[in-house]
Amino acid sequence: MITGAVLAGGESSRFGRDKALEVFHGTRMVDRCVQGLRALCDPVLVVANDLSRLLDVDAALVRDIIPRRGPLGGIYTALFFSPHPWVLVKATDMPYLEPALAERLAREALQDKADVVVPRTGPYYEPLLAAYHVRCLPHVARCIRDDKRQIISFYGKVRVRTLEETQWRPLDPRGRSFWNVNTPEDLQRILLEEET
Ligand SMILES: Nc1nc2c(ncn2[C@@H]2O[C@H](COP(=O)(O)OP(=O)(O)OP(=O)(O)O)[C@@H](O)[C@H]2O)c(=O)[nH]1
Repeated sequence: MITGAVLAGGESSRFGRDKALEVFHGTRMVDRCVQGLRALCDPVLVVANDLSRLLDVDAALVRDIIPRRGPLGGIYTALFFSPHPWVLVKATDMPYLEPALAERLAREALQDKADVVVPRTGPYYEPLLAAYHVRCLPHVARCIRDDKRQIISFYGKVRVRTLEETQWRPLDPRGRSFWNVNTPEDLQRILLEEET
């Protein structure tokens, strides 16, 4: 059993309007994420500060314990409220989730040989689609207290298992699960990429 958590509490300042509510291929980004995680996770939490705009989302809505601390604050809240030790985290601004990749992350996590299971693209971690164990909670809390914003700030303190590119590419050849939307142009680019 693994909890799913959609991080949807960002400011969307570069996008100009709430990314979570942006409709992509007929479905709001937040709903796409919930649907993707639901296949594997129960419960699915949607974590944000202002929940009033998300009332009709078909998931458990959870308010940031410490607001406006970026995605790390959302991960903290998800771990805090998760009924299971492992949480599969996904940012709401990532419109795709390849089921085989999500399954692999969950399977590796439930082997419980690490505290974080995170894909890596070349040298870069993909911390916004990764599994976190509740053991990470005190380390995440310390980063928040020290005003460290980068999710990977606490990775040095816990056991991190990486899913290297050679391992995830066969499951998601184009790496679509990691495409993310920061600006309206990103969304246009993704739509164009889909056609190629
Ligand atoms: N729960 C929660 N999620 C957050 C928070 N800040 C960012 N996120 C989510 O984390 C993911 C990555 O966010 P960013 O793109 O870095 O930031 P953003 O605030 O959404 O966008 P910008 O304002 O343009 O930087 C998105 O899915 C956000 O919704 C927060 O304070 N709480």
